Amino acid sequence: MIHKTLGPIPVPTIKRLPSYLRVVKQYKSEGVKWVSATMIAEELRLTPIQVRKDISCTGIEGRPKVGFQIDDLIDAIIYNLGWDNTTDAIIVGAGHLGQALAGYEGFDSYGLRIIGAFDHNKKKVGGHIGKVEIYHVDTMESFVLNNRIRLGVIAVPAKAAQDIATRMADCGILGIWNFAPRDLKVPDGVILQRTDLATSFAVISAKLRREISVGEYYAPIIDD
Ligand SMILES: NC(=O)c1ccc[n+]([C@@H]2O[C@H](COP(=O)([O-])OP(=O)(O)OC[C@H]3O[C@@H](n4cnc5c(N)ncnc54)[C@H](O)[C@@H]3O)[C@@H](O)[C@H]2O)c1
Repeated sequence: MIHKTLGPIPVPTIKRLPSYLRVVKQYKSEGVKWVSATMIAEELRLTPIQVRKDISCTGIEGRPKVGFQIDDLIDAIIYNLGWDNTTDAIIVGAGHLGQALAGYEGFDSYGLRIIGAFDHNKKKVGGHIGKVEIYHVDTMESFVLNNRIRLGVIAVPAKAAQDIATRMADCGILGIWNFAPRDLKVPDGVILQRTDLATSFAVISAKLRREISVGEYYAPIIDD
């Protein structure tokens, strides 16, 4: 199937697509062949208009009354998320977080495969996180070049993160997923994504406060 994406896809749409995929795969496992925007919207408590708009960004066309052919919709979402092409990645920092990420085999189903971990702690070098070997960080550049790695994950302490990001960019890494709590500078053309669990916690904490407080006023929270 040839996918035609109609234009730029907004980031909020990209963030919703994995939930659509989960719901649609669930329908498929129940033997459903056609799925409508309304069916997805009901599961996720979104509006059908929103879902239809998001799905239209993937380039797939639905049929009036019946919706989308389920396999085509699954393919279109996976294609647009780039999950149809396994991306080999490295991770730098084989500490608590690095080990959790490198050891998580579930990334495979998103097309992400961490094939090497790097650390400067000689006691860790030569060890393994599951199937992933830990190498000395001095060998990162040659590993990246030899294995044509395009994605690097940063899980070192904040003070070491900029140096690692610069080194990653210098040896050809094009996407950096940064977990360190530091705003990093990277050259134009390198995609930088920071993930911070504290941000997610802030949302649940603020919602919880509103849920449990009686008699105090808090401005409402609006989901985007
Ligand atoms: N984004 C999030 O939600 C989130 C959650 C937890 C931790 N973190 C961040 O992730 C990072 C790692 O946290 P952790 O708990 O795993 O720490 P940790 O101390 O357990 O692990 C850090 C690892 O990095 C290695 N390291 C340090 N400097 C290095 C360098 N220059 N080159 C190569 N390796 C180096 C250390 O030897 C260690 O193995 C920290 O920046 C932390 O703030 C982020």
